[in-house]
Amino acid sequence: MTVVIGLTGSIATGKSTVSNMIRELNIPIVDADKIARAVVNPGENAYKQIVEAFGEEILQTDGAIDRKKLGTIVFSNKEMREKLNNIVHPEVRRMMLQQRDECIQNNSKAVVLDIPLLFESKLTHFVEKTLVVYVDEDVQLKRLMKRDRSVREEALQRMKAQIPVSKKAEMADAVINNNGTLEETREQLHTLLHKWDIL
Ligand SMILES: CC(C)(COP(=O)(O)OP(=O)(O)OC[C@H]1O[C@@H](n2cnc3c(N)ncnc32)[C@H](O)[C@@H]1O)[C@@H](O)C(=O)NCCC(=O)NCCS
Ligand SMILES: Nc1ncnc2c1ncn2[C@@H]1O[C@H](COP(=O)(O)OP(=O)(O)OP(=O)(O)O)[C@@H](O)[C@H]1O
Repeated sequence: MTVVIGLTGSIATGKSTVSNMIRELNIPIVDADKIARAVVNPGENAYKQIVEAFGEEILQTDGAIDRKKLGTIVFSNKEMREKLNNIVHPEVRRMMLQQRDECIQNNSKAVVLDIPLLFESKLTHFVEKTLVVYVDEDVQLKRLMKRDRSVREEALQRMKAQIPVSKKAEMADAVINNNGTLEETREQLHTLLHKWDIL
């Protein structure tokens, strides 16, 4: 039996950091952000719909979607964000389920679905256990601004597009506190995977 785990958090709390640690343990990962990038490549169905909905202004000179430009539009406007979500999410969900089921058919001990919007999009029925990567909000803001080289206002706007990570931690089956060092985070992860009988 494959244990299906939903890994989430909020922007810049450390999901990718933890999912890389999980990958190092040879546990397969289904990465929603990666799928969301692939389905908007030029020529794909979602690409065409995005150009129709947002105009050619959001394209780079090479024809690919200018993610920075599109991000600025959708993170400052809820309606625009919903419009983009409605185009991209159905295909992302379909591909995630397909990849999850392949892992189940291959009798993997576990599979981890890394889904930033697991709670916002009400996808918890895709998984058996939920794991939230938590940091305090001031740490989240600092790491987000540093990683994206963004200003405070822009970073706060992105954080507000999601349920606060403290609320997600309350809803989760397990929480990893990522305020500390990477080693401390890795230790918590290993302890949890042992407890869940995956390691
Ligand atoms: C708006 C876009 C173009 C910005 O691209 P960019 O390369 O700057 O960011 P990236 O895709 O790496 O996302 C970074 C983080 O932003 C957050 N985020 C992304 N999209 C959303 C959204 N629609 N609502 C809330 N948060 C979001 C997530 O925490 C994600 O991990 C892109 O995020 C996008 O296409 N979003 C819609 C699809 C989506 O919901 N993806 C996230 C989960 S599948
Ligand atoms: N324990 C830690 N100590 C210091 N820096 C960290 C730690 N964990 C993560 N970071 C840094 O914080 C930033 C955010 O982490 P990461 O990219 O893993 O978050 P994320 O939740 O995947 O973000 P997103 O929602 O945008 O995909 C990165 O620059 C990462 O290197």
